[in-house]
Amino acid sequence: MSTAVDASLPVAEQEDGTANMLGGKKVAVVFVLGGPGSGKGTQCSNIVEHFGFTHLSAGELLRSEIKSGSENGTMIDSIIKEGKIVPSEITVKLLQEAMIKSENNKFLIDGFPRNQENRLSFENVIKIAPEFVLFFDCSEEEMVRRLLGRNQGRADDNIETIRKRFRVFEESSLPVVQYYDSKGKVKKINAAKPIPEVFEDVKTIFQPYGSKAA
Ligand SMILES: Nc1ncnc2c1ncn2[C@@H]1O[C@H](COP(=O)(O)OP(=O)(O)OP(=O)(O)O)[C@@H](O)[C@H]1O
Ligand SMILES: Nc1ccn([C@@H]2O[C@H](COP(=O)(O)O)[C@@H](O)[C@H]2O)c(=O)n1
Ligand SMILES: [Mg+2]
Repeated sequence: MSTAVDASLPVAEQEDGTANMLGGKKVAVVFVLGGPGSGKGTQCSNIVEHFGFTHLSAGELLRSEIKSGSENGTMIDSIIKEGKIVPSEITVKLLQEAMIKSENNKFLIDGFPRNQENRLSFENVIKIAPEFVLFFDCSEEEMVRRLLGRNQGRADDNIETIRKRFRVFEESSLPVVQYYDSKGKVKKINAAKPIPEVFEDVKTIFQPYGSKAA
């Protein structure tokens, strides 16, 4: 694993002024939030391609955990089917393992923190403050249309679970966005536009984080 510190990387500090370090390397973390179907995963793929970040989707890590037959798999599966949020200790451990295993020092953490418990658990265990929170703003009507057309065989892409996910997003995830907004850390994107137009706005935000080679 590379332990080199990339001196050119603009990296946030924690509130006590401590640098964001993980396993001896200086790291930059961007949290990517937005309602179900707002386009987080789609835009993260574009950011990876253009800016060399590693994309860690909390939802994907949980789905892999189910497929791997882990002891928590059955419990995670039923929580996802209910559109609810998996206990933070599980999700944070999966994120921590993935970050440590990676040789990269720039991470997009997609779909996390989903609630205040997620946020506090990440702060206490991983101890890294995000550079900023990228927030994809989109109407429910458009998000429903996208989710029902996604066709990736996801167990939660049915109208009943989609409605539950929207309620959880409003009740538990938006307060996290508001928390980071009060700290001046939210960069809000109009996600209702076509994919290339959304990415034009995303690109402007990521320019300081260098190109793919960084
Ligand atoms: N700007 C856009 N315009 C139209 N369709 C889009 C746009 N962005 C993404 N999509 C499509 O909408 C669907 C959902 O996108 P995506 O999986 O990126 O959303 P997400 O925010 O990651 O959702 P989830 O929270 O459920 O994982 C996909 O089929 C994707 O191709
Ligand atoms: N921090 C998280 C992220 C996700 N989940 C669960 O996974 C589902 C799918 O997440 P996507 O980001 O891929 O849409 C989500 O509805 C939750 O059930 C979680 O618990 N915690
Ligand atoms: Mg996604």
